[in-house]
Amino acid sequence: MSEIILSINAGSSSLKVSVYKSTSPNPIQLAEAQIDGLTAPPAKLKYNRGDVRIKGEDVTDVHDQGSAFKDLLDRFLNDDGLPEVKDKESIKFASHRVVHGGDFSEAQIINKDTYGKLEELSDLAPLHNAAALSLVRAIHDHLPHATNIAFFDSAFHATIPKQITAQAIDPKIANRNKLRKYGFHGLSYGFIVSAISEYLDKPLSSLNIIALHLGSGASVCAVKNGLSYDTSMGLTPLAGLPGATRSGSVDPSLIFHYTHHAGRLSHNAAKGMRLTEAEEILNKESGWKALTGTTDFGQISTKAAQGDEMCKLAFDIFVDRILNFVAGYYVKLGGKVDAMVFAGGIGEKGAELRDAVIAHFECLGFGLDGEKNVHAAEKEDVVVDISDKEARHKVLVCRTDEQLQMARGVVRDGPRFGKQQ
Ligand SMILES: Nc1ncnc2c1ncn2[C@@H]1O[C@H](COP(=O)(O)OP(=O)(O)O)[C@@H](O)[C@H]1O
Ligand SMILES: CC(=O)OP(=O)(O)O
Ligand SMILES: [Mg+2]
Repeated sequence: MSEIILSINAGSSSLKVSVYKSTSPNPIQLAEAQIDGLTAPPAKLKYNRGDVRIKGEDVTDVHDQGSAFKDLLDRFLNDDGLPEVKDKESIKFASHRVVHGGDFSEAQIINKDTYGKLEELSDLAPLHNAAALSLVRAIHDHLPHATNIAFFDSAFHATIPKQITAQAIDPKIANRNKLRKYGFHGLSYGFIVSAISEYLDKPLSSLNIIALHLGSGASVCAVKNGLSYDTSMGLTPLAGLPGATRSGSVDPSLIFHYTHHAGRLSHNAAKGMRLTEAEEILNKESGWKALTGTTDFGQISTKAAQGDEMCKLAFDIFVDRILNFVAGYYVKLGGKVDAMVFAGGIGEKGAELRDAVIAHFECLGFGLDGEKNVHAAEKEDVVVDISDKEARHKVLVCRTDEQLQMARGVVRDGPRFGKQQ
């Protein structure tokens, strides 16, 4: 029996919510809505349902994930062209992207017990988990009939070998406090590996790719035989590449020279969260925002090309850090790389960034078709090939879809979540 799924993705700068009918094996999308720019107001709405397409409309009274969710839910309920969601009772499942899932390696129904465990992990994903849990509470209040299911970004990386997840610190403390690499953007990487395997007509079990999810938060993942082998984020989503408001990896000593109050608890932390000044500075007051004053990487790329000094520096830092990971992963995969894949807001739309990155990898047999690169974002296809046809390795752009990945999970594991057949 087909039921309605609301798939909710609380990113660090956006809220994306899609509505699906739970048809098997592939859920059918009925509508998708997105409010982005939560860190660069005014927030902007995107709404697609059938022929109705709203793009880039300013939304007022939206300042965080909670108010953005209320706005989008009201739009679905009041949309006459969406009779499947005529009242709150019609929504049977709410799937939530929860960035940090700790040791959970598969999706979980959210009950009191799991909610408590996820709350404990909030400190380890300060820009994400608390927001996702606030949406779980909102569903509980507004849609009490719906089953809440948590899908974890970290779960995809459960296959990373020990020598890569382990840290060179006292193992007793590492074990007790669960200090290791977890990795994130896993829903996106899960979507990407299925899409690329289908596109290249190559079984997942032999697929090797280097995937870059570049959004407000950015990471790289080495996929070996279809499974995560390494990724650039770590214990928290702060490690690895810089992002909209994040520094990415820095020398851990740097923070003690930046402020004398690194260990003090921050006053700005969300209710119930323990966040130090150090974490506040490196997660929320750094990255593109600190360097250029904006979190919009599209704007940064344009201004960099026009010669703006700080935008050029931000752009060049991003390219430099990306090179470190991609080059390392190329070696870890023994050079057997089916494709380098760009995804996420910047990966999908940032032609200038792709061009600058790939220019450095010509020495390894990657190359771009300039025209295809510039026009990639105009295509509706899930995967677009932008490689130079003479190049040894492929470069692909993948329109990733974390919401669809969750809806597929609800359909696939339906009986476990109480879904009627
Ligand atoms: N034309 C563009 N070129 C480069 N980056 C862009 C462009 N348009 C949007 N972006 C960037 O995409 C990022 C948002 O990516 P997204 O993956 O949707 O974010 P989130 O992490 O919130 O899920 C923002 O930093 C935005 O600046
Ligand atoms: C994990 C993470 O950083 O996610 P996002 O890019 O959506 O903020
Ligand atoms: Mg995202």
